[in-house]
Amino acid sequence: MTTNAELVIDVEGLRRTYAGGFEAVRSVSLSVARGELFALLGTNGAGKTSTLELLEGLAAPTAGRVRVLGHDPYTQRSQVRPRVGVMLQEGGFPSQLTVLETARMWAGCTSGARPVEEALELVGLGGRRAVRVLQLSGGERRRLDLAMAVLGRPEVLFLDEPTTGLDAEGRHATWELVREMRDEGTTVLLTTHYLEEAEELADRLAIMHEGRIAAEGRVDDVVAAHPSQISFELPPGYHLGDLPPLGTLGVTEHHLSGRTVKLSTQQLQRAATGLLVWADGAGVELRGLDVRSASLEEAFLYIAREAKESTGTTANTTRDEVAAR
Ligand SMILES: Nc1ncnc2c1ncn2[C@@H]1O[C@H](COP(=O)(O)OP(=O)(O)OP(=O)(O)O)[C@@H](O)[C@H]1O
Repeated sequence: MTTNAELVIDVEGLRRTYAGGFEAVRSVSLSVARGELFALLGTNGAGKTSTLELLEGLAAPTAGRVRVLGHDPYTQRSQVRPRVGVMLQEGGFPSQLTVLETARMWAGCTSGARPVEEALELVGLGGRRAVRVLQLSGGERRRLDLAMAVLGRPEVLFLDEPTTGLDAEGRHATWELVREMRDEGTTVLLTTHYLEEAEELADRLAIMHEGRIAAEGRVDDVVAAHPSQISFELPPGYHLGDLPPLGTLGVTEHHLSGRTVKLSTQQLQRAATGLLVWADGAGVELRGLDVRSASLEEAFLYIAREAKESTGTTANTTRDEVAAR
């Protein structure tokens, strides 16, 4: 990591309790260095937007400390806001204005704004200048939101689900723009449900669950910390106990759902080889065999399931107790 002097976003022990007592953010700490792109992932309702709004200075935290560019974004808003670009989950532009009128209005409130035509071109809306916001598609509105967020050439960019509703081309174009901004030195914090987006863009990421950060680090490190998966159908007439001892194959967890066996392991080659050698020797076919090395998606699902289990909610998978060895 970097020295404290380079931290553009610095958050410690952040809590947010809504009126009514629900605690949506439960002691979140994170930091983002200048020029870094940080992705905040999480299950629905994990607290990503609630956290982001505190960093954007839209609300005061119940407890904890937020610094953006060295200032408190809520109490020192006037010092932070002009240097920050924000794309909310839902933009709220007047529906009767055209795209160009909206951009001009926004430019009027933005210090150091780039030419509005340039901002519209950046997001592929150059040809839609004269169209009313009302008549834009959902994806085009998302692009307009992004154009307004980058209008002031911000030092810090907060993007809340920037590509939701975009087609594949729009998503790739957005990634390109975000990458360019990062390469020019902009610090970016984005939330997303698209794991591919985080893998493509993020220098580091955090996965939130129920208000807390359940995992954090570089993409490769988060993935490497989680097991690979093997699944297959138990051959007819065979039971879990007929397989080689799972512990000796390096299997750390196993589930049986109907006849489908799912194994987790940090030693994929050893486990897969052991199973195949056994199947060959027994003269059986492992139908539906699927061998999957760890991926961000697997890591995400694993973390969500672990976190659910640790908070006492039921896991989706049926745990098989038969072959615990
Ligand atoms: N104004 C509010 N009052 C009470 N509870 C709220 C309020 N806003 C959000 N919440 C609750 O806080 C929790 C976190 O919501 P938040 O929108 O931050 O999650 P999220 O991770 O962004 O979710 P999603 O991925 O679904 O957008 C949810 O349980 C939500 O219902």
